[in-house]
Amino acid sequence: MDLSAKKLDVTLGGRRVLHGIDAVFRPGQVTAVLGANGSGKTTLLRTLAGLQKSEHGSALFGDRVVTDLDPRERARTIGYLPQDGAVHWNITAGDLVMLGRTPHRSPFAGPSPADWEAVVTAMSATATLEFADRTATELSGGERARVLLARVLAGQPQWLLADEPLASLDPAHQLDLLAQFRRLADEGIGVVMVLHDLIHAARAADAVLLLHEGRAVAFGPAAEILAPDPLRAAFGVEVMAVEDRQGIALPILTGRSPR
Ligand SMILES: Nc1ncnc2c1ncn2[C@@H]1O[C@H](COP(=O)(O)OP(=O)(O)OP(=O)(O)O)[C@@H](O)[C@H]1O
Repeated sequence: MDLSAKKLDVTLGGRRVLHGIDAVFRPGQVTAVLGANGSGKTTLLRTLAGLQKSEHGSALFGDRVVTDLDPRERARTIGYLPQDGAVHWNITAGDLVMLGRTPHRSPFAGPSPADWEAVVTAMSATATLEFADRTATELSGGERARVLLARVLAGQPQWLLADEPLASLDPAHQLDLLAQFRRLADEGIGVVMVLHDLIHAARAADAVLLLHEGRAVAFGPAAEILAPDPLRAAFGVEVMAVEDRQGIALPILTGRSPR
């Protein structure tokens, strides 16, 4: 089912930070949300995940308002990977990933074989099985980020909303994560990720939503949106397209646009 924003206005601390966002995200696609710092990307993701109320308009899963979903159902449906990657509990990585199964488990039952299988699958996919017995707070930032992704994947959500998931990863793990997102999309999951890297977005996203000062300024196929005019409007930068070996036009930054 689609996840969508319908005329979404969000106000934080008395200031409107999202203005009338209309966008329909499709399952089976990877969508990248790009925009300058403070343009509203995190706020949009949190609102789509049902973690932030809108002032007007709604985030919808199919035709149901996301914040009206029962919390357990919402947690099974929409996985949210926040930006900061903090862990505040003194627990092992394996136990942390098992927490991702909470919306599937009855409160007093131990983990079922299906829970263990989901945890092992998620930790294998993120190359974190080797950390399973280590305390999560003692992992490096990038290792912890992968464990936190495994926690979300263990919940087997229909939607994965990931806020700057590449931020603390080395180049090889960035590629692994983007390949993992592609596999999830091929399995029918909808992926919406906030990115800052234009080249990763060009290679990894089917669709791109560009935000500028809380407004959606362009939304469509990645090849159309990651082009000079939309990028100038969103970021005030100039790009030059260079084709890679697969024939994908990569937007290479050449400088700031004239003011
Ligand atoms: N709790 C809050 N109270 C008031 N204003 C807030 C609050 N949280 C965020 N904002 C403001 O809302 C705007 C959008 O913030 P948001 O975090 O969604 O931007 P972003 O596009 O994700 O930025 P970045 O690329 O820097 O992560 C910013 O101007 C920010 O200062």
